[in-house]
Amino acid sequence: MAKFKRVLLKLSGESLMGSQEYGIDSQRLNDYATQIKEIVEKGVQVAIVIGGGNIFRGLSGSTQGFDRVKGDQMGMLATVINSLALGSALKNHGVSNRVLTAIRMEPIGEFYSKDKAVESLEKGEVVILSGGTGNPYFTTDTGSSLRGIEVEADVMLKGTRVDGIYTADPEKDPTATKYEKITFDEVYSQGLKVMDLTATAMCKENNLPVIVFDMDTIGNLVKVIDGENIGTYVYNN
Ligand SMILES: Nc1ncnc2c1ncn2[C@@H]1O[C@H](COP(=O)(O)OP(=O)(O)O)[C@@H](O)[C@H]1O
Ligand SMILES: O=c1ccn([C@@H]2O[C@H](COP(=O)(O)OP(=O)(O)O)[C@@H](O)[C@H]2O)c(=O)[nH]1
Repeated sequence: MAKFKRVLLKLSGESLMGSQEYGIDSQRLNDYATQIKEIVEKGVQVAIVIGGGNIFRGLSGSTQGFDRVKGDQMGMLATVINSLALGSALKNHGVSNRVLTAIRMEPIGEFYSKDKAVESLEKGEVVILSGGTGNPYFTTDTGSSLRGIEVEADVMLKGTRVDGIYTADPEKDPTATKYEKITFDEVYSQGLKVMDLTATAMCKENNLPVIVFDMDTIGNLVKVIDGENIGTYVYNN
């Protein structure tokens, strides 16, 4: 029995590279589609936001001489590319879905509105919300918190390549230990970097709990949906 009725699933663009240096790994894409199909079949309403770091990041673009705003716009377009790839993989797996864009670009996708997103969710369609927030200086984590709050998701599931929030970045500090749960205030006061501060503040202020979990291990998404404690639960105290 699914623990949640409606979820906002954030997928990392970087994870989509799989073992490649750049771009989209078709095996990883199919693994994502299979896992998403499994939770849709359990009756969960699924909204997805996917990052763009496998293709372009605005901030690193600015170190290569791009204007920050242009770089961020390139990053947002990268999230649209990933969204189209995921939508098409889901379709191949028989999962009906709709890609909405935060920036007008019909016919690539329809312009986002809460009403359109909720209408799709209520029909049992997966809705992929692309283009981040549509604004520079934001991230897809913030895009996910914003959309999660707007569509009134029960939880934001941050699927990433680490299996939760640690006392320090586990990719840099092997002695770091994992939290089973932690409050938004603790994430902030301890300066934990797993999600950016804007996204953390939005989730806290609007009471949207977050579960950070390892999405690259097949089977984890359904475990999270079934309420297994495999990641880190972030909540308001
Ligand atoms: N305290 C922490 N606990 C867990 N992960 C952390 C922490 N600090 C930094 N990280 C890093 O955060 C990253 C996860 O964020 P994610 O948003 O998936 O990456 P990106 O969006 O940049 O692709 C991991 O790669 C991990 O190394
Ligand atoms: O609302 C948004 C969301 C994303 N971006 C840009 O898109 C890039 C890719 O998104 P992100 O890095 O968040 O993706 P991820 O790290 O999850 O792969 C970011 O670096 C930003 O340049 C943006 O400008 N506004």
